[in-house]
Amino acid sequence: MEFLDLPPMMSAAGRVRLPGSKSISNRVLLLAALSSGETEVRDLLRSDDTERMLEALRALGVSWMHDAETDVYRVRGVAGPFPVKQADLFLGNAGTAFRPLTAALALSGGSYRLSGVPRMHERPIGDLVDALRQLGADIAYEGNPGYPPLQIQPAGAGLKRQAAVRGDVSSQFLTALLMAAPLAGGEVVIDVIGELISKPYIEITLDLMRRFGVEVVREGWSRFVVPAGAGYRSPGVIHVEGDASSASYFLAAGVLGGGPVRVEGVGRDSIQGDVRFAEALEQLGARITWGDHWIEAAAPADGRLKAFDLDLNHIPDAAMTLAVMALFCDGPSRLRNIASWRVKETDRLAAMATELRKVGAVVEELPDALQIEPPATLVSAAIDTYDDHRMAMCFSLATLGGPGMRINDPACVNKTFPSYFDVFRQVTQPVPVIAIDGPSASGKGTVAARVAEALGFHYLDSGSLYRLVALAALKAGLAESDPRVVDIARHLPAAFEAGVVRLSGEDVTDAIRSEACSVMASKVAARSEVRDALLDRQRAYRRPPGLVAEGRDMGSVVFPDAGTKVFLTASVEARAERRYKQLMEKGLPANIDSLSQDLRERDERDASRPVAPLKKLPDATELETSEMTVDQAVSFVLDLVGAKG
Ligand SMILES: Nc1ncnc2c1ncn2[C@@H]1O[C@H](COP(=O)(O)OP(=O)(O)OP(=O)(O)O)[C@@H](O)[C@H]1O
Ligand SMILES: Nc1ccn([C@H]2C[C@H](O)[C@@H](COP(=O)(O)O)O2)c(=O)n1
Repeated sequence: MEFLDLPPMMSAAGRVRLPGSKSISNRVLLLAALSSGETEVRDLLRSDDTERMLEALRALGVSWMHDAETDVYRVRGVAGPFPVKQADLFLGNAGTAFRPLTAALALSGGSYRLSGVPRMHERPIGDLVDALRQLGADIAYEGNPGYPPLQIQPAGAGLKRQAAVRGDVSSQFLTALLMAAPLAGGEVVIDVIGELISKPYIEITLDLMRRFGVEVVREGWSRFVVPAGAGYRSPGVIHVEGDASSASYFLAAGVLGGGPVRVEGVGRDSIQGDVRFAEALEQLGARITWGDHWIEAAAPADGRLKAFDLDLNHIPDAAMTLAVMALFCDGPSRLRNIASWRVKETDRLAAMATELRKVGAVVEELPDALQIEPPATLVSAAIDTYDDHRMAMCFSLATLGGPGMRINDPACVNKTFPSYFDVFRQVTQPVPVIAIDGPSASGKGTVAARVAEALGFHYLDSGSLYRLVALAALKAGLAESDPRVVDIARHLPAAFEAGVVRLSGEDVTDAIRSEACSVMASKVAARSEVRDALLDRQRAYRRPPGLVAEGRDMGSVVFPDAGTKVFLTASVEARAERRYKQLMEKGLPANIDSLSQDLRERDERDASRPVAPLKKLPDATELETSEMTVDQAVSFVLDLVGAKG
């Protein structure tokens, strides 16, 4: 499976130009297709969901063209039902294409088949089909009753004028009926059974229908009347607003990462309900500023994010972002009235609960709510995304002030925001890493520790981890190739406290420096399974305010995104001399010739092994220290860090 490793993030600030709203894009495309006249659509979202809609419209006889230079779409409307009367449409997992097209095709007098990916065939559509049948539509289920795929045939004699639809499962059913209603050729009355959920999405539908010339008469939220003679007319040019649900990730990043982060494309004047996510953020203590077409978010003034208990029925998509923000709140939070999550791209209530638990939260999953207790410290995890773009985008936020996260199947963001992770990287600043690699006894440990002290950063001596594995293996009488060495690496009972290294509580600071241990360390380090077993442990050292890490593969494998990479080296003679002095100072016996010989052999082993060999990387700065003092080497690295800003 493909995955993306996101490093821990220090902060977030900047501006984001949002992609077009998915909800508005697919509604506008359908309305433009059913209109008389040509519509110029600006800022349309380009994503899997809109691709499915565009493909379907073309198959149904609607001509449209895209001007790559201006990124403008021109849709030539068919002024009524679709002209193509027979089609087999594959709509992927695009609910915003599937539901409205079902309704429009049911009233178009043709024979159509609509199908999607397996998950789409698990998403209920029975309430919409029931309502369309009341209008006289002929729709059959190809598989399980109540679920796609669907077979549509021309309606029998005369369409009826009244239908009732459930409003408490998905507001998309009502949206689909409303948008298709003008095709019925007379007044259509739609009654809503039960409490209508996600009302802001219906407001978007009514607003857009109005712009295309159809005024729906609304009686509260329970009856909608589409008048006789209603027909769509192109407004000429229409701009798609930025996606307010996508805005939620960046506003949250501004709050969690200090901010300010400004999103451009939605603001005070937005027709999308999800802009009210910013109001929810205010209740958590965030600082929010509104413009007509932008919103800006920053961390609470006192740095404390308040726990919350909110009814989020009106912002079901953006509410997922709040679920991840609950990890950073000052107590348990509750997200209520979100049962609709169960019938989205995945069962989002179950998926969210499972993944939040992976990062350490205590989560209670209720039929229509989540109770989330944040952990004292977030745990790094591999997040499964369930082919759900929002799962992937939400969990990127867990890296802000937390550890790094692995996002499995990151391409699922293509559904609505193909460039999401690039944009996320542009507004976030990772915890800085200074990677110092080099051969044995070159002085990298001494220099790295001094640089870390000067900057107030954490320090990782990765070699000591391999040395500890080696010592544990030697104590257990294992050969370097023994499979149990990998288990030792996985569960290494090591601790580092104030210059003392412990293995299962025993002080082994000097023992891991013995020649026997050094030789064994270089042998176990050549095994890829041992290296894999130690990888996460090394990455966990990356915590604010920063890390200086030294070893052989800090810049190449463990922290390839390190902002500063140094290849610290010295001649074999200089290194043998340094090691000789070190041993003498400790009162240990040493012979300069055998030290030189040993260093040459280890250099050869470390540099020639197939996995993570020691080498100077093209993006590393070489520091030749044979003729340098420690102070000079430390100053060089500090200057380099300073120069990189
Ligand atoms: N210019 C220099 N830069 C760094 N260390 C130096 C320098 N000159 C002398 N030394 C000394 O070299 C000795 C070896 O350094 P150190 O143990 O830090 O090396 P190392 O590369 O981390 O070794 P190993 O890979 O075995 O852990 C130390 O006693 C250090 O003080
Ligand atoms: N990132 C690392 C660090 C160390 N090793 C190997 C190389 C050495 O033979 C051994 C001990 O390291 P030292 O304490 O001398 O830095 O561990 C490695 O392969 N990768």
